[in-house]
Amino acid sequence: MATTTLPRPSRPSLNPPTGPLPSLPIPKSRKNSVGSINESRQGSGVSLLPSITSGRAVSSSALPQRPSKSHSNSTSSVPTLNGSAQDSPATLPPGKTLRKTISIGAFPQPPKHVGRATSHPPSPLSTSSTPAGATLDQHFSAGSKPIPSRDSSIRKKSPRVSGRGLPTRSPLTSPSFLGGTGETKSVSGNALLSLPSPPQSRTSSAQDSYATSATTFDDTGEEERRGRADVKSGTDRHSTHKDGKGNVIVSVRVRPDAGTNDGKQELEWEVNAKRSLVSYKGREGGEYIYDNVFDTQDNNARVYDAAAKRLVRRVMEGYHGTVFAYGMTGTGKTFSMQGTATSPGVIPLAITDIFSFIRETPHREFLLRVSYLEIYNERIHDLLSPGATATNGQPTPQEEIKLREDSKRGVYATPLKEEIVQSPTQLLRVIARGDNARRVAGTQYNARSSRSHAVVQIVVESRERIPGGGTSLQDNKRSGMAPGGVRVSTLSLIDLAGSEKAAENKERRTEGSHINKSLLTLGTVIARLSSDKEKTEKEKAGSAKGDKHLPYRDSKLTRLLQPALSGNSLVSILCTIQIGSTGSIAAAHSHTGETLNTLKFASRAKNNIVSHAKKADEALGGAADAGSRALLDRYRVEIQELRKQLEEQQSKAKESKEEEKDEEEERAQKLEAAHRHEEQMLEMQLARTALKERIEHLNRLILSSKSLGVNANRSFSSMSIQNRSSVLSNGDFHPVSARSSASHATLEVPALNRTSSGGSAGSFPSPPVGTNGVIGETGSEEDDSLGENGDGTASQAAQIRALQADLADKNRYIGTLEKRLLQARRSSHSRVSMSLSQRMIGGEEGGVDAVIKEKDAEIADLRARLDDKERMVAALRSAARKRDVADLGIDTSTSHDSRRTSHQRSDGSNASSKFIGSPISPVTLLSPSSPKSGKGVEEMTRILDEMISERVDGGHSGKGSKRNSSSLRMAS
Ligand SMILES: Nc1ncnc2c1ncn2[C@@H]1O[C@H](COP(=O)(O)OP(=O)(O)OP(=O)(O)O)[C@@H](O)[C@H]1O
Repeated sequence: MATTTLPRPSRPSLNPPTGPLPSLPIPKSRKNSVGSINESRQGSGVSLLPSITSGRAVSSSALPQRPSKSHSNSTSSVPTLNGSAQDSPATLPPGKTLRKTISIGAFPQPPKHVGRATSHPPSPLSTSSTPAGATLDQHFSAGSKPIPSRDSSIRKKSPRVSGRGLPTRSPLTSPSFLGGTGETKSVSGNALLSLPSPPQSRTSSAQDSYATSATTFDDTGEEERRGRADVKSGTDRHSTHKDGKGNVIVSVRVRPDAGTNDGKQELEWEVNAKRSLVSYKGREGGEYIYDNVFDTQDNNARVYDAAAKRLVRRVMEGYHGTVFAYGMTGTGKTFSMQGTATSPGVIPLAITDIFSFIRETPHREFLLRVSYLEIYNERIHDLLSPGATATNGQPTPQEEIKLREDSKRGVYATPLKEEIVQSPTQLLRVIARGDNARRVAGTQYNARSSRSHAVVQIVVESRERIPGGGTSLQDNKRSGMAPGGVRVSTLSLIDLAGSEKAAENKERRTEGSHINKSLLTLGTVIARLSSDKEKTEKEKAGSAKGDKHLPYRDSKLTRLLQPALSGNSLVSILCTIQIGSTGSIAAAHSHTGETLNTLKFASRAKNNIVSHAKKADEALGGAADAGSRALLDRYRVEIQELRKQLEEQQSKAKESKEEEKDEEEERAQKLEAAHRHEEQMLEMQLARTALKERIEHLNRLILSSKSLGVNANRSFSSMSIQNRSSVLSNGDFHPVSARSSASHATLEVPALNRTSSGGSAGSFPSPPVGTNGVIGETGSEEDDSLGENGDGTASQAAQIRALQADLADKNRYIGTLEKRLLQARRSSHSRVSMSLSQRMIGGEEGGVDAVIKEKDAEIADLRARLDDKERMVAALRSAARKRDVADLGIDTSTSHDSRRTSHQRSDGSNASSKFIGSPISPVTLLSPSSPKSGKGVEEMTRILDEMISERVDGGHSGKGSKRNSSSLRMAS
């Protein structure tokens, strides 16, 4: 039915192609799946040495290494990836192959035979091999618009004018790149972007990116640059541009041919790049007008600028975009997508523009992820995962990658490796790695034929940058701005495998079968899109799903392209053709048929694909969503969490440090307190000892003073006579100054004869003391002690001597005390200085003086006490003296009795021990004889006792002090 509307082919399309096959292009150096390209190379006689000056130099990485010479303004260097394969092919690692540079004019002639395998799936481009035996045109006829025949008026039949043939999208229904609204703005020329590309965007590229003026968007200078001023057909041209630069761009690129031998073929075709027109004058011919037509003179940069640049920039703004190259094998799809070192293709130029855009958009931040897959024999392979890299020419097995679909992501492959990239070089390297892993083989049409569909997918995440660069929640609060959501868009760059005739090689045949089948499905889907469109409109009322009949699932390729084809994406299709007829007429015929089919495919795509692509929403709160794909958001949340953790750790560390410091201080304080306590204890001990000694001494003094004088009965104290050796032959006793057996060993009792010997107090030798503590026998003392009276009664002179001796004794005792005090002070000083130095270290300045003063006060106090005692002793002494003077006329008989009593006592075996055990109270001894003088002594003794007890009770509460106190009381 609709076939009648189709342009009639010049020859029956059912006939197998008999003309020459397309010229065999130069061998590619990519990895061969099976078929060795060496044969092809040998056959083609291609030089292995690359030539920079001529047409093609595609390394295995297919990435440029130097600026294209064809770019008039190319200035910056092109990054070298994976080494300079061209410059040093000999240094290539084993297993790597090299894409050679060869003059296009030197392309080898294609083989004379054509495909013969009848079982081979039909080439979707072939008009003679549809599965049902019908032509593709017939197959598509139901849905496709008729392509105007050459005989009909193009202007009339062109869908742009008449709505049939090659229709142009209605400006009102087709969203455009302008704003994603579906409207094509009436902007003259090519200035269709509402957001114009910044001038020289390419030259401002980041380091290692391409910088070619050829890709710099310049709407006004476009025509001049091309040198093709559109004069006569300018209206058509402009109308084409206005209508064509929508969300779907279809371009046709004509590959230069090596030879133009067939004059007839040349005449049959007309390629008018200026008018974006391809015209075939033969049978089934017609004029085909597209958004862009690139002739053999146009280079890759020109192709990119016109066909992909706007789309790439729109992707950066938040739209999904898909660029794919479609065409017969060997017509230049890979050449257009990857390019060469001297002429980078769509992929490297897009990468350059992506990074230029990022740099030119400071108010947003971006994150880029890239994946690279191939569909080979209807299986998906990850070209970036390590397993994809062939080791011995064969790829290692991978986990099966499946296609899934969800409402947010659309159709996606999983598990698929995604790499985050930060620079153009990094991104180019990743893609070069994928290129190396892609399956390539030599065929009869292309020495390096891609045996798979390759899909590079670049996911662009972007988000409004927060002023001030802060990323924390606090920063956001401070700036008063909520952090923007993350926008995720995807750029898919697809190099399809070329449709081909059946090959002789079985493996090539299998590959070709899968390739053709998937391309056929693609053609079917696109052909049905128009009917779907109409149907959708019809079914709108019934809300039936319009696209359910579309066979997207018939191949992995269409399934993967589903979001783009169903309108969610901006689309740019680059169809490559070769119209030259190098070789036989059969080959030319074959070319023509394939070329016409490609042109028809392009027309249908242009006509049928409706894109209602919208800018992706900025997903807010995606970070909290576990399924969120926006890494940018996830990273932001992670950064916030890490910062929080860091802050917590820092504050914890600070707290523990402070605690440690506090503990240290506490420990130091405790230590100091312990030192102080110890010091105080020592001081108290010393003071106690001193007091104790003092008490003992005073006790002795008291006793001694009694012993020196006579008792109330004018008798000598038993103390004086305890030593039997001092008993005189006549039974009398010498008055002897003695001391208590309890007295301290350091207290020495001065000898009574010291005055006579003229020794000074303090330097007197100690009297001989027996082991029992009693005074030893001394002959001279005995003599002296007999006294002047010779009756055992002490004369006054003797008493004075005794008192003097006692005084000397006391002086010595004082000296001893002073020595002790000095020692105590020294040791105390050393402790104090230790404590002081610690305090000084501890920063307690000003404490030293206080401590010294304190200690001085203590010493002064002790001295004062000593003075008190001395005064008391002196008072006691004078009182004793007075008493003695008063007692001069005492009755001797009493003395005798008393003496006897004393004698009896001392004579007794226990006398001495009794005395020692219970000393006679001085009060008892003194009081009866002279009430007056006794009263004075008594008074003194009492005062003394009180003072001592006061000191003892007030100063000390220890056991020792109690003991001293009790002994004192006993003495009292
Ligand atoms: N525009 C062009 N200018 C110069 N050489 C070109 C051009 N287009 C293609 N070629 C050359 O033609 C040969 C085949 O090109 P290419 O490999 O890109 O074809 P293809 O369409 O990818 O083929 P296949 O589908 O088999 O992979 C290559 O040597 C390439 O250099």
